[in-house]
Amino acid sequence: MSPREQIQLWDTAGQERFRKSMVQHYYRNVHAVVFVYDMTNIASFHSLPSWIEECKQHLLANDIPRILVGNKCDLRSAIQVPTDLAQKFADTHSMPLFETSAKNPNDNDHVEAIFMTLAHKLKSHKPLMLSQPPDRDEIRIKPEPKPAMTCWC
Ligand SMILES: Nc1nc2c(ncn2[C@@H]2O[C@H](COP(=O)(O)OP(=O)(O)OP(=O)(O)O)[C@@H](O)[C@H]2O)c(=O)[nH]1
Repeated sequence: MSPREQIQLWDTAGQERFRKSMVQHYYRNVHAVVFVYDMTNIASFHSLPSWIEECKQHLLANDIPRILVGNKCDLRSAIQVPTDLAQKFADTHSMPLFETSAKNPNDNDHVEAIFMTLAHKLKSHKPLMLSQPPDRDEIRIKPEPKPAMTCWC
């Protein structure tokens, strides 16, 4: 039986006053990124390139799993970001696109399914451990004396 996997999620604050103090913490040892835009707010879609750029600036590897999520698809009459536009953007940046509603679980892709996809991507992804120097107070775990197989996921 495969061991349980644990995913830790960091929701980056949209507000600048929080971002200034928090931003360094967000990018430490990141193994995957979920870019979320508001389907009813074209400005949130247009800000995606700057988020992608920010990830680059913080030296996140280009090949770590990244997915694009359009939220609030339940607000059909207020949609400003058409699916084909978002899909083109996702294709350009080699990301899968999901459209969902955090509010209405019956709408489109379920949030759980999105994170399951991400978990599968992470499992099949090559190791990214120690992309940054370890913290001084980090606990080091001694390896098993005779490992049968190394698993990084
Ligand atoms: N209709 C609808 N409303 C949503 C959905 N997701 C979030 N909301 C609403 O949108 C508002 C903002 O939600 P937040 O979760 O605070 O958004 P946020 O992006 O985390 O905001 P920041 O704190 O600025 O990062 C709230 O009133 C939510 O109830 C959705 O899928 N559908």
